[in-house]
Formats: sequence, structure tokens, C-alpha cells
Amino acid sequence: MKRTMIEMMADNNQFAGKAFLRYSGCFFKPRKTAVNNMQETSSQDVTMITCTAPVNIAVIKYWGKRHEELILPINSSLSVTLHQDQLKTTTTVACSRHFQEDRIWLNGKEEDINQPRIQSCLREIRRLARKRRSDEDLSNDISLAHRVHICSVNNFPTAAGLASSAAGYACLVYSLSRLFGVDGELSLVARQGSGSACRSMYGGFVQWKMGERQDGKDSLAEQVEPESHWPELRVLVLVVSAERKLVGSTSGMQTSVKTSKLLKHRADCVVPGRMEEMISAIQRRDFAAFGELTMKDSNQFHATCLDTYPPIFYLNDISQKVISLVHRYNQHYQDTRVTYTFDAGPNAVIYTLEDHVPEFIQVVRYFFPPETNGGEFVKGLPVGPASLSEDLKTAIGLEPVPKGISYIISTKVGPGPCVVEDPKLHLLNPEGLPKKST
Ligand SMILES: Nc1ncnc2c1ncn2[C@@H]1O[C@H](COP(=O)(O)OP(=O)(O)OP(=O)(O)O)[C@@H](O)[C@H]1O
Ligand SMILES: C[C@@](O)(CCOP(=O)(O)OP(=O)(O)O)CC(=O)O
Repeated sequence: MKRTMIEMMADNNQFAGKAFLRYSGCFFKPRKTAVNNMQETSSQDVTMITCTAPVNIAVIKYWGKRHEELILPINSSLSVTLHQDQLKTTTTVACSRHFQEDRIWLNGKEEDINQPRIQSCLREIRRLARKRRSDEDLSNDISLAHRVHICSVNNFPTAAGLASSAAGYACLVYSLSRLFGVDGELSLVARQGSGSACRSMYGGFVQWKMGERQDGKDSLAEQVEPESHWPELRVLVLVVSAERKLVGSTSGMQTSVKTSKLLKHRADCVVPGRMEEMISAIQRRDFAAFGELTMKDSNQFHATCLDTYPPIFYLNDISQKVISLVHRYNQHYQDTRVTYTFDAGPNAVIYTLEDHVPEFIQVVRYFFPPETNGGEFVKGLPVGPASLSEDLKTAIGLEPVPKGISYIISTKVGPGPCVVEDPKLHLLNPEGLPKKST
């Protein structure tokens, strides 16, 4: 089967231990190229820009909306932005007076551009661009009437509970904002693509303040601390399954809001205090406090899923084994050294400190023996060797589950969206169509 260039790039780039693209945090002027359109044999002006955006994993979970269309949550939430050297979305956006219609390609396949959430992001960015131009009377050579072509790839599984929608919509909004020269509070726009996407607009430790206003103007993301704040913090994504999940976050949380009294109690009485405690734990770099709150909040989120009617099960038996393993590991050391959190899927995200990574990886390898010739078990940041004491194995005392975990992505805290400077890395060709392999 013929594979597109995009698919090949996504494969080659999967979890590479080094950056695939060069980044810059600063403003990048969209590049305008006069190219020859082969089909129409006429000259065509295409302006394009490529950006990348990170995944974020919440330690205080968002679950439940008070307004579906505007995506306004019933509680505030807080997340850690993961490093793009391991997990990222790359998006190229292009516009031209010759494009007939807006179009989007996701992971090599054309998708429906009329999806309401994509439309919300496009509409909001165009509105901001229009406003900026009338406010500042700027003459920009990119007409707002021009249609856009969007091409995006995730270098990790899509819709598998690895926050693809967060990175995806953050990247879409950031790229469009650079194309149209829009500044301002872009997390307000990303939020309207997917709630958790607003947190991917910043690096480091990020809170999404739920806000109070009906128009959602105060429901936005704010950086609590930058990515440099806690350099020892490490993240291990234990991939149990890369399958599409059965119940999506959007519909799952709708049912929870309708049916779970526990969710209402959580939002009204538990999360406000936890947000304050979590921010303080992060500011103090207090891993024990951070870890305990993270585990409790993940457990409460999954309890609200179970309290939903009919119940939603995102965790499976492997997830439950990981939970036991972490508690027994910490118990053995009489210290919270490792913490877990689970989103809407069975994959565990482990936070720990650099010093504990080699031993904990060995523990995972011992209790979930990987396939002997099944490829790399640990991808991403290199992990040093470690040996396991018999005492530790006995203290954990679980029955090993061969191949229970497919692979581990080893990463750390990272920066927010970036512009890719190298034009060779655009995902669209000069005609504004996805690059094809020859
Ligand atoms: N790169 C992208 N660009 C635009 N949209 C994307 C991108 N990646 C994913 N999406 C959108 O997000 C959807 C997946 O979101 P969904 O919430 O089901 O899964 P997830 O984000 O991987 O998991 P979770 O939010 O539970 O962690 C996709 O079907 C697609 O519509
Ligand atoms: C469990 C979560 O990952 C839920 C994420 O939900 P989404 O942001 O994917 O939902 P929508 O706003 O409907 O797009 C928890 C979190 O990231 O805070």
C-alpha cells in the first residue's frame, strides 16, 4: 500500500530521543512563496507555517462541563506539560486566494472540516484577526477571506487516552494564530476545540481556571511554574493499550454530569481545596505532597466514572496492577517516590524524580515482562541500569503479567507550542496539499 510522506514522517519520528524539528519560541513571520501550480499552470501564492504543540497530563482532573458549546468546565484543573522531544503534534497551516475551501488532513487522512470544534477554532481566530486589524489598522497581506489548508500529525496514538485532542487543538490554534498574526489569550480559543487543549498552550505546570462568566472569557489557562521549575521531575507513560477508547471523554463526561452525585460533590467541595494544595506542592517541589494528591485525584475521577450511570470503566486489570505496584513500592520505602494518574483510558502516567527512574523501570520490566524480541521497551529519554533487591520484589509480591505493558515512553516536563523554522519540514507541499511519498 502506498504510504504518504506524512505517515512516514510520523513513523520515523515516533518517540525519537532527539528533537526532530528545530524550535523557536519567538514570533515567526509566515513564509510566502510564489509557486507554480502544475494542474492549473498558473502562478499561485501560498503562505504557510508549521508549529508543534505538547501533550499535557492533568494531576487535578477536568471532568464535566457547565456549557457544552463554549466548553466551560464544572471545576478548575491542573496539568503538567510533557516534553515535545517525545510526544507532540505537528501542524502545517497554509492559505491562498486560490484555495476553494477550508480543508484538513489528520494523520494522513482527510477529515471533515465542518466538525463544530474545528469550526469554532477557525471562527474565533478569524474574529480575533479581524478585530486586531480594525483596532490597529494593520495592513496584513493575508486576507481573511482566503481559505486555509491544515495538515496535522501526532507522533503517538490518537484518541487512546494520551491527550491527542489537547495537543491537536493547541497546535491548530497556535498555528492559525501565527498565520493570521493574532496575539492575545489563545487558551480561550484552544479551549473551544477541546477543554484540556487550553492547558497545552503553555509549558511547565499549568492551571485551567474554571471562571465564572457565562461567556467564558475568564475560563482560561495560566502557567503556574515554567518547565525549568522542577528539573528532576520525570514522566513515564506506561502504554497498556494504544486502541481507540470505547467511551470518548466528551460523551463520558456528559453522562457523568447528568447522573453522578459524586461528581458534583467533587467539583463543589473537593477540587477547590485540592487546586490550592497542588499549586503549593508544586511551588515547594514537595514530591510526597504532589504525588499523594495526584493519586487521590486520579482515583476520585475514576470513582466518578464508576458512579456514572451506566458506569464507565476506563481502567482495566493491568491499570489496577500498576496502582497496586506503585502503592507497594512506596510502602516498601515508607516514602511517596512514585505516583500514578490515569486519564480516560487504561494507560498509566507515572510521575517520579530522576533518581528513582532506573529502579522503577526495572520493577515494571520485572512485573510486566516485555516480549523478548518485541522492539524497544523504553522509548524516549535514556534510562540507566539498575538492579532489583529480593526484598523489593518480595515486598511488591505481585504475579508477573507477561506483555501487560507494551512499552514505556520516558519523558520530562517541557515547553509550550513552538514554531518550526525549517521550511523543509512543512507537511504541505507548495500547492498546499499533503506531501506524498514518491
Ligand atoms: N493533531 C490533531 N489535530 C486536530 N484534531 C486532532 C488532532 N489529534 C486529535 N484530534 C482530535 O481529537 C480527537 C481525539 O480526542 P479524544 O478526546 O477522543 O482522545 P484523546 O485526546 O487522545 O484522549 P483524552 O482526551 O481522553 O486524553 C480526534 O478524533 C480528533 O478529532
Ligand atoms: C480525563 C481528562 O483527560 C479529560 C479530558 O477531556 P477532553 O479535554 O478530551 O474533553 P473535551 O473538552 O470534551 O474535548 C482529564 C483532563 O485532561 O483534565
